Amino acid sequence: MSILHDLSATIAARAGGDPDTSWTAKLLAKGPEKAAEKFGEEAVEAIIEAVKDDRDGLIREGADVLFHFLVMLQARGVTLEEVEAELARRQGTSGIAEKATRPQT
Ligand SMILES: N=c1c2ncn([C@@H]3O[C@H](COP(=O)(O)OP(=O)(O)OP(=O)(O)O)[C@@H](O)[C@H]3O)c2ncn1[C@@H]1O[C@H](COP(=O)(O)O)[C@@H](O)[C@H]1O
Repeated sequence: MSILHDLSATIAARAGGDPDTSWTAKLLAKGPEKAAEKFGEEAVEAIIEAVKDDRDGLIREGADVLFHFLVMLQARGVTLEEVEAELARRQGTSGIAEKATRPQT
C-alpha cells in the first residue's frame, strides 16, 4: 500500500472521531464545504512556494495539499481509488489531443 492509501485509510478511520484529539476529525466535523475551503487555502500556499521557487517549502506545502485533498474526498464520499481510476482512464491520451476534442465555447 502506498503512503497515500495509508493516509486515506487513516482519514476514513478518523471520520466521526474526537475533534479534540484529531485534526482530521475536527475538519470533517465542520462539513465538506470547510474541507474544500481548507484544501483551497493549502493549494494557494503551495502556489506561493512554487512561485518563490522555495523547494523545501513546496515539498512541505505539497504534503499539506495532498493531505487536505484526501480529507476533501472523504468529506464528499469520493475514494482515492476512484480518482486513480480516472487517472488510469486518461493514461495514454495526450492532454493536447483531449483538449482538441472538447466542444468549442
Ligand atoms: N498529514 C497530516 C497533516 N498535514 C497537515 N496537517 C494539519 O493540518 C492543519 C492545518 O495546518 P495549518 O498550519 O494551515 O493550520 P491552521 O491552524 O489552520 O493555520 P492557519 O490557517 O490558521 O494559518 C495543522 O493542524 C496540521 O498539523 C495534518 N494533520 C494530519 N495529518 C495526517 O493525518 C493523521 C491523523 O491526524 P489526526 O487526525 O490529527 O489524528 C496524522 O497521523 C498524519 O499522518
